[in-house]
Amino acid sequence: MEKLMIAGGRPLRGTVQISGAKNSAIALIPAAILSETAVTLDNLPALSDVAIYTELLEELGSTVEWSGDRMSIDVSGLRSKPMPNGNVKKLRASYYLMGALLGRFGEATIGMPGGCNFEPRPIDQHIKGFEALGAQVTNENGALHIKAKELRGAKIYLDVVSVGATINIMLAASRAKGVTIIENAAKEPEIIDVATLLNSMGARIKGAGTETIRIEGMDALHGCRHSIIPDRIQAGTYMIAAAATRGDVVVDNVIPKHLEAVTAKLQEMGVHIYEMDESIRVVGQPEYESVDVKALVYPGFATDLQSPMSSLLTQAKGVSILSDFVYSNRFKHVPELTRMGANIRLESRSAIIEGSKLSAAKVKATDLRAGASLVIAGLTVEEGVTEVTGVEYIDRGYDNLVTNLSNLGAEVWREND
Ligand SMILES: CC(=O)N[C@H]1[C@@H](OP(=O)(O)OP(=O)(O)OC[C@H]2O[C@@H](n3ccc(=O)[nH]c3=O)[C@H](O)[C@@H]2O)O[C@H](CO)[C@@H](O)[C@@H]1O
Ligand SMILES: C=C(OP(=O)(O)O)C(=O)O
Repeated sequence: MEKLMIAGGRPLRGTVQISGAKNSAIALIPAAILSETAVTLDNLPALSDVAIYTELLEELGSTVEWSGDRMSIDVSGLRSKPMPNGNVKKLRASYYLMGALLGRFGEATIGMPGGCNFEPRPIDQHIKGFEALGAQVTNENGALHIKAKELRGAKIYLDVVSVGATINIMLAASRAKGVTIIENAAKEPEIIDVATLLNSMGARIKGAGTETIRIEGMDALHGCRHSIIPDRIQAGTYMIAAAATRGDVVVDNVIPKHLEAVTAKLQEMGVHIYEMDESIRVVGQPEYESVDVKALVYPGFATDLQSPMSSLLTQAKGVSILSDFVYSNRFKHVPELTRMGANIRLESRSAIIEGSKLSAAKVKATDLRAGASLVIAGLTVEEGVTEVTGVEYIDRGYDNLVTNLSNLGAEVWREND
């Protein structure tokens, strides 16, 4: 196991290039299962989740070829094979194998997903969707067995707005007979990205990005080439890190519209932001105002940026209240930030953060964004070296983190723990 070492106190300066979005990539790769011919994906991020998904597709009999950040998936040898354990337990998005294999083969046996378990993350809405499409779902020793004689389109109202359930239902429904309508669908940009790929594969999906999605099922889908959207969560993390270190950073290769909630919140704190067509320049300031932040479903402030934002709010004057309305207990980073001198109290689904100077400490990342939050905190510390263990979580979502931060002038390196 490795740990990240951070000698902070240096303002980040320069340009950082943002890679493709993790949460798109790990839905688009399994979406290829629905195709009869090869699918090529461009702009893939070099993340451990992507590497694990590559292995999962190979275990199912596909051949994957890489060229730089391009992946070609030959699905001719693909079959539906039970996957109760192993790689499926290593990431959250293995649940997309359920919808994709169900759509293509009418059957899937997949172990319950892993990923960042900062609190219980049920998948009842995915199951409700599969059942509405005509599948029978049974739990076999911790793995879900999902089987349908024939998938039929249906009207599905999601009880909670769920990114995963929306995409999983879209995947299965794109090969069902007839029309499926998802109501109360999630609107995240990654959902539009998946619908765009599926439509390029010959599906007929309308309304992705709104709360009502209409999917006309097709007998067969075909291969295509698709470029993945930029990772708005990585981009937001670098924006927050630039502000926290009072730096001056151009975050390049982004879709500024996807970052409006974080841009607005940083501006409210007093950070100077300049938006260009495909980049955002963040200029930090000596002092920040405290603000209240509510993590919500898109287009609200992303829950995945809530923990990184906590670290920035320790740098503001006065008391900020940061509440998470998606995951009420996503605060595993807070005890670690407290170890670094942060003044944070937890109340219900909120962190009450009073501005304070942080100091170097040995801290532990227990999930991906908690890790990002600790890295940002470490970057603000003026003396000493902060040690962050649990780097394997950070590697799930940030490619080339050490190189990117070093290019921006940070003193960051990896060591064996
Ligand atoms: C691989 C991926 O894309 N991960 C993202 C995805 O996770 P994921 O898709 O798993 O998250 P969801 O959007 O499904 O979860 C949103 C809320 O709905 C609840 N819920 C969800 C499904 C369900 O069947 N029942 C249920 O109660 C969850 O507990 C949570 O409170 O969206 C989250 C919310 O933006 C992000 O934090 C994750 O980075
Ligand atoms: C929670 C996250 O990922 P996952 O859903 O893949 O665990 C995340 O990206 O912050």
